Amino acid sequence: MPPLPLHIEPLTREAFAPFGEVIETADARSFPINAGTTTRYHDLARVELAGEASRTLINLFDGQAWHAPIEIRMLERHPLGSQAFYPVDGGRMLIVVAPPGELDESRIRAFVSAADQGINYARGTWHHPLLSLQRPARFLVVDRGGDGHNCEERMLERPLQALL
Ligand SMILES: NC(=O)N[C@@H](O)C(=O)O
Ligand code: NI
Repeated sequence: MPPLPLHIEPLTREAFAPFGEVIETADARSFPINAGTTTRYHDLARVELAGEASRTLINLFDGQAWHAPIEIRMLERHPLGSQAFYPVDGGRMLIVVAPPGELDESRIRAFVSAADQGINYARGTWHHPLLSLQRPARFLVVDRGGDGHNCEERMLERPLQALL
């Protein structure tokens, strides 16, 4: 069965709100610190931690390059915590998500981030693992460590193809 088309939407805070936050400086709350030598972009996304012995992990991910056509055959979710990705060298991501709860494949949506945008998946948001577009790129990743199983994968009934 051929994959269904998956349209790409512009990544905005409003559009991404059902899935988490967009991490960007545009229109962010900011203020000068360190005697005015630094600007702090404050409280950009919510880190969620649940379960036994949970703690925040700070990681770096080196994503391999993905090129069109990109088929989406599975999604995953982290029931015990959020997961944030921010490009450290201007990499862009294909972001494929569905709202938390029982997976409804009709509610899968896709976005492409800009070189100065990251995202934070809210706890339980369905998403595809990192997809670094067109080139290898490094991402700062903040997510949850601790006891318990924090990654549930689900194969899609109908694969999708991102219309890049
Ligand atoms: N497995 C892992 O650490 N990464 C995934 O959760 C991902 O979303 O890329
Ligand atoms: Ni993940």
